[in-house]
Amino acid sequence: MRLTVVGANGRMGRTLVRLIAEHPDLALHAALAREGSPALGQDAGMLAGTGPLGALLTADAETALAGADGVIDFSTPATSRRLAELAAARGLVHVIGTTGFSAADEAAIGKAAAGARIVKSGNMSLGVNLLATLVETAARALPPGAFDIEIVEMHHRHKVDAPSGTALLLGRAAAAGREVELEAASVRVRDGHTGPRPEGAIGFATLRGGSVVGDHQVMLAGEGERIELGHRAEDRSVFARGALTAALWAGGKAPGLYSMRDVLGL
Ligand SMILES: NC(=O)C1=CN([C@@H]2O[C@H](COP(=O)(O)OP(=O)(O)OC[C@H]3O[C@@H](n4cnc5c(N)ncnc54)[C@H](OP(=O)(O)O)[C@@H]3O)[C@@H](O)[C@H]2O)C=CC1
Ligand SMILES: O=C(O)C1=N[C@H](C(=O)O)C[C@H](O)C1
Repeated sequence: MRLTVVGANGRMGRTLVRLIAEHPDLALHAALAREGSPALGQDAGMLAGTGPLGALLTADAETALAGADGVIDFSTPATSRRLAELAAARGLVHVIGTTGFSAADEAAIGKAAAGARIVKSGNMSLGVNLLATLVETAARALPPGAFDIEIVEMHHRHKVDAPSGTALLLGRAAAAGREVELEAASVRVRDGHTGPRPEGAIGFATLRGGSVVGDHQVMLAGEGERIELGHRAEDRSVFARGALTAALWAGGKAPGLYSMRDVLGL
């Protein structure tokens, strides 16, 4: 399968280029970077530390997609939204790991899934997607009046969106377990005299600092006891491996919008 990597000079992009180069069933087709990026023209393999792979970073999306089977995209919301439209026009696989989408972006990507085979998830790791099923089960079993759900995440100092895509994915799993809409139940910020905690709220807290790859903890806090379910990513390759598994899986699917839980059968 020939894959174009979007944001090939980014933290995830470089990890993906390295893992594609090592994969027996995958080839790096092209490497896309931002217009004006100082990395344009450089070999993606050299940036990823594999040695030259013959894919020079380009900002020309049309050329980078021509002849590709799929696109692996950990970039920015605006970039992923545009790429989804281009992938739809070509019937490509589009694996979207980008986070921080607006409701309008989500709607545009949903529309693009009429033509593209899109796998989109705030977290591509096996561990987090299994955690989501555990959170859903726990939230279903524990009454909202007796157990409060709080989600805490910590990431590196460069992360630009909050709460993280994973925190929102876990919040959605908790909301599904309780059969409520996350948007109606979530408390994303607390500051000043907030008053007591609303019953049934799903709370979020965000920490940023240093080089933390991605820590998530879901607390179910009751009277006199607390259940804590969590995940720590120690290396970005857990996300990259999941994304490549998703690309291969989606190659055999009809156009549509799929999640990592679909890919993993969870
Ligand atoms: N779902 C998951 O499992 C995971 C999701 N993520 C998400 O992936 C995204 C990227 O994360 P990360 O790699 O750490 O971030 P980086 O900032 O390191 O990488 C993003 C890359 O995208 C590039 N880019 C920006 N605009 C364009 C464009 N128009 N065309 C092509 N490339 C572009 C950036 O270039 P430049 O630097 O020149 O601006 C940069 O190289 C984030 O949204 C993050 O939350 C991250 C890890 C796991
Ligand atoms: O920006 C990151 O680094 C990460 N982003 C994703 C998120 O927003 O949850 C996944 C992972 O935690 C790393």
